[in-house]
Amino acid sequence: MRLLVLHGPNLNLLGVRDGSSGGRLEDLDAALHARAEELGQALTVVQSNHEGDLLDTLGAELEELDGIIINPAGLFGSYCLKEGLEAAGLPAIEVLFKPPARESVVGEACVLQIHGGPGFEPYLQALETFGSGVFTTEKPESKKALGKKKGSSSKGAKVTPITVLERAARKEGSSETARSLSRAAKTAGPTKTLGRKLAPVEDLRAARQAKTLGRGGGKGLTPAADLLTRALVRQKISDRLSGRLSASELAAWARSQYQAVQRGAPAENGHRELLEESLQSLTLSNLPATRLSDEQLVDLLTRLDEG
Ligand SMILES: O=C1C[C@@](O)(C(=O)O)C[C@@H](O)[C@@H]1O
Repeated sequence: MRLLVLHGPNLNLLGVRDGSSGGRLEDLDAALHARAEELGQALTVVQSNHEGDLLDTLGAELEELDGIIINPAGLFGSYCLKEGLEAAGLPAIEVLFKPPARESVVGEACVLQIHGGPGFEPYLQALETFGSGVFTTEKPESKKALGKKKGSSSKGAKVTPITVLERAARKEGSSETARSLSRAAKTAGPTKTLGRKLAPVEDLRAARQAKTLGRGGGKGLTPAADLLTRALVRQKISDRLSGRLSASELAAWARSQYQAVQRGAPAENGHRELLEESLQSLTLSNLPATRLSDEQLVDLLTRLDEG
């Protein structure tokens, strides 16, 4: 898997300016390369203080990529970056050390947002999320390149390519990812969110995920079969109501999904909370005290449809 990491403006001052993020940019890049190596990912890392350079780099690297990790920094409100990411048609994860003061526009083009957490965790969680295989990319025959061709100069940009070999086990509860991954993380540390704000990650995504990763018309992208969505939960409930699943099978499925989400598995953007609650109810739905009647299952179906 080949990933592009884009560091936005002023991140060259990481650790110099505030000293609170666990190190400087070179330390972050070293940590990224090390984790990528463990995960078997090839990484290209670019920092630029120029919006156009970030876009040109994206366009130049596009042909080779399977995914993008971007910290837009002060450019989180950039519609240009948002459109560039959408045009890329690749899964992108937005990482920020701290949740932005306002909604991130760039995050709207991302399948996941990971905001906050100690040290470099947002970035490392993003690598691990890609490494989990949750995003499956099928390369189209040819992809429209944006901006300059690879190899052309990129003013103000620094490029560091590396290649790696192997995957590492995902570290549990380590960071604060955007919304999705997050509620559990609130007690244990960082928060993960799918979608926007996450602590990050989620909402827009819901709509996006179904199409998903659907940016750019879903070019060559296949949502992972195990991505937790409202549609998936609805399907399972329908299977239960029609007798294709037993009560205990539904409860067991819900339990495994709930545990996965608590460990940080991505969920449909903007609906993490509803999904977690639904899974909790379903997990308990075959116990005498908390059994869900068919009518209550239908109510849940409706909530998931409306939510
Ligand atoms: O440089 C940074 C760090 C930052 O990008 C973050 O990751 O939290 C947020 C930006 O607003 C700020 O300019």
